[in-house]
Amino acid sequence: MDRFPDLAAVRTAIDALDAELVALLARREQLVRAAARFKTNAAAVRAPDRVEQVVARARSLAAARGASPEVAERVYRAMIAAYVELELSAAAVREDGTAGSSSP
Ligand SMILES: C=C(O[C@@H]1C=C(C(=O)O)C=C[C@H]1O)C(=O)O
Repeated sequence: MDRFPDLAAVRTAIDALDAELVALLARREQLVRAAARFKTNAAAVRAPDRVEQVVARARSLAAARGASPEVAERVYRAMIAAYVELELSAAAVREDGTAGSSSP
């Protein structure tokens, strides 16, 4: 990382990378919304076994890239928690397990 002459240059690179990252988040959100359409209750939305599988994979992929598995895990857990909230509000799913309209 000696290619950066100063902090401003590093931040310019971070901003460029964030644009890519948010584009990927937009694609991931579409997939999460697609998954939500197959779910009829809150337990299926939360899918704790799947969460552990996704987190374990993220840790492993991070390690393979020389990145911190701990950071990857924390980012993934925060991201998935946000997507679960999105699914619960977007899907016709209520916390009590009953199906319902997404409008109040
Ligand atoms: C997208 C799903 O639903 C939720 C969101 C997940 C995710 O963002 O990866 C994983 C499991 C669920 O908590 C799914 O079940 O695959």
